[in-house]
Amino acid sequence: MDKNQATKQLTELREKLEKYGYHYYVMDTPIVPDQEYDRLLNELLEIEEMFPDLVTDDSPSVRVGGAPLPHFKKVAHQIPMMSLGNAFNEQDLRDFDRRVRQFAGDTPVAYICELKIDGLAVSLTYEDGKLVRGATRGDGTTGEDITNNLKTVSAVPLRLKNQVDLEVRGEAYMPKRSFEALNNAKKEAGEEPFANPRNAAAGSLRQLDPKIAAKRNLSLYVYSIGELQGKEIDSHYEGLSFLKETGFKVNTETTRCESIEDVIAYTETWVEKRHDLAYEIDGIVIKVDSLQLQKEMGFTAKSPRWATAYKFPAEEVVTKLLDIELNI
Ligand SMILES: CC(C)(CNC(=O)c1ccc(Oc2ccccc2)cc1)c1ccc2c(N)nc(N)nc2n1
Repeated sequence: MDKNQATKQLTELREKLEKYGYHYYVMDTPIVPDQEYDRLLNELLEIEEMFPDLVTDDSPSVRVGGAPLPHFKKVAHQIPMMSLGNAFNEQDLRDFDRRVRQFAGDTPVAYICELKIDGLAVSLTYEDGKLVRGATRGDGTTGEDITNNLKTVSAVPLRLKNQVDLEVRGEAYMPKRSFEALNNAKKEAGEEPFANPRNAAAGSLRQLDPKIAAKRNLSLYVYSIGELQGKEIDSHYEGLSFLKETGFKVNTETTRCESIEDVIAYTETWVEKRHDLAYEIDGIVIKVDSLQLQKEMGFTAKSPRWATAYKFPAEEVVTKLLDIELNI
């Protein structure tokens, strides 16, 4: 194979792998068997090995991870990654609703309810639709550059469908199945297992060697636009729809609620239903949908006044002990 044939073959392989990867990892609906994806990826890796100067930094081959870093660079978030105030019961939710309506006056109020994924908050920056930086939240103002690790997360698009400049926030997480498999492997190897999927995801993304993150089967849901050039968005829900159209994984359980009654009903549904999910959640995030009202409500020192996190009550310790003793 000469260089021209290699270039042509690589372009074809990249397009196929990007399309198959999107359906498998972002839409959770594979359109080819895993073996076919792996065969194409191996073909791409072989050609890139023969023609190293044809490798691009948005090639699917970055999914397997490159060389380890000596350390992580610190990065400043242009827009701070804020934290959320908490609500622990129905009364807290009603108090939140009352505060929102005091600000809203006659403006109708709608909320967006989102599952609060128990993972690691990250920021992704795209220039001209290409992923240029991935970072941890850190203290909200300064995080760590983990771009190479996040590029191994298959739900993270390396190139967007449209050439926008965009910074987006989301939660990187480890699915429950992957967590169990990883901990079994760790126990087999006599290593300390992770306490929970959140620690496993954080531990994986803070490895200097991206080949480790690449093996951890991490995923990611986006939940907020930080910076967006060249598009007007009026509501949070519209922002999430835009992110979905642009190629990001947006949680399908996200729901618009017209009243706090509906929000309370949604939280009650998920107290139990969360055990059926493929990933862990530690609550429900409730946000005012109107960006105008968000702007009017503004922020406290570290959290928006227009959002809150309803935290699930701690699970019965008895159940936990039974699990351990009877190894249910
Ligand atoms: C709401 C927000 C706090 C994100 N929003 C921001 O971080 C944010 C930051 C600056 C903003 O505006 C500013 C711009 C410039 C200066 C100061 C503020 C607006 C939103 C948040 C935090 C954690 C979340 C989580 N774990 N799960 C889900 N599902 N949603 C979440 N949403």
